[in-house]
Amino acid sequence: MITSPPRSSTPDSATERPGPDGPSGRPAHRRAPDASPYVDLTRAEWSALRERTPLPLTADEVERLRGLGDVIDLDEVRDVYLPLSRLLNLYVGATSNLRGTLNTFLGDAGNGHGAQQGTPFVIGVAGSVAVGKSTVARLLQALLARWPEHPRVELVTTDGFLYPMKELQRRGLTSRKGFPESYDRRALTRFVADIKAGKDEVRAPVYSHLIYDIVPGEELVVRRPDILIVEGLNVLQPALPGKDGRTRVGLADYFDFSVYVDARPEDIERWYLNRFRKLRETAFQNPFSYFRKYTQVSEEEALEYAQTMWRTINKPNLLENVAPTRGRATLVVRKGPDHKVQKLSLRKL
Ligand SMILES: Nc1ncnc2c1ncn2[C@@H]1O[C@H](COP(=O)(O)OP(=O)(O)O)[C@@H](O)[C@H]1O
Ligand SMILES: CC(C)(COP(=O)(O)O)[C@@H](O)C(=O)NCCC(=O)O
Repeated sequence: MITSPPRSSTPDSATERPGPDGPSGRPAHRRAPDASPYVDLTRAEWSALRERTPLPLTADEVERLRGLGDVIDLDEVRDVYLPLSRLLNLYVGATSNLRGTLNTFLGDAGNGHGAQQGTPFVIGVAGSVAVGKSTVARLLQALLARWPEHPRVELVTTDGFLYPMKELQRRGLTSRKGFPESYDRRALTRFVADIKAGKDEVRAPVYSHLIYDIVPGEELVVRRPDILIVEGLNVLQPALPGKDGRTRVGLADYFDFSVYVDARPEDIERWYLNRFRKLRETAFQNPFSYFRKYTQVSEEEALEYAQTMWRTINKPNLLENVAPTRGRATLVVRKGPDHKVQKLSLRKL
């Protein structure tokens, strides 16, 4: 049960560059509740919205989907991700009905002009490095696939569209990995456009955290999913203007729904450093790991390096590029210092 009416957030906090407190984080005297495109819900209010949606995952399954350092248990899935799975199921149905209406309107004019049945529903998942986007995306994939209306859910991470290391070197972008310009944005947008257009088979390059580069010759093949989840730092970035100054179609224009995973930069930094410490004891031990050198030095030295990576690459990217896109998301999921979701802002207009 919702115990108090959900609050609206200020309109400008959602459309301007958002401050560190999220869409509702403006001083009270500037609030204009009714005009806001967002409704703010506490975790308890949101959790009540799952209604009778059954919990289809076991604790073991959740454990397997959980990223290193992330804290997600069955309570978190029940309270936060089941209501989201229910909302998305409603969105998929409503979007499909709307497309049917549009096809009827277009009639013959739509034939051969893109009006079609079975267009996949596309969800974007955005947020900082180390905020836990991949766990959110994997959980959504597992939960959404349990609905009989849309069992085929594919997940794609945008790292496959990073330029290979050689190309980053050529462009002078090795210290800008994860910044918008380090991706082949045109290829990424084309990839999602092709899936949305209903192509039978669409291929993407594959990135490996182990070698810190694109894997030569490896490909991800996506075949007509019911739902496509696109997860990555920059998925909500607006399109670059064309050379003629005209607006182009960008990746986010293909999204039917988007989630921004939000947290305080200080918390994310701590999660990033803790994860680096854990990776040093696990994945970095692999002889092929690009980061193996950090297993050969003291933990203090390794963490100094991680701190530099955070301060010079990931934090500036978060502040300059990623966080400003938060106000474009359909849903902002705000995590507290312990990774647990504390509040949610859902776009209502
Ligand atoms: N250097 C690395 N070696 C191995 N795995 C990594 C490395 N860096 C990140 N990962 C893993 O890659 C995934 C994506 O990480 P990241 O892009 O930071 O997004 P997020 O933490 O928001 O999911 C996570 O599961 C993380 O544990
Ligand atoms: C691969 C990434 C650029 C993010 O990928 P994406 O969100 O596009 O899937 C990022 O996780 C990363 O490795 N950044 C480089 C700096 C660092 O290792 O912290």
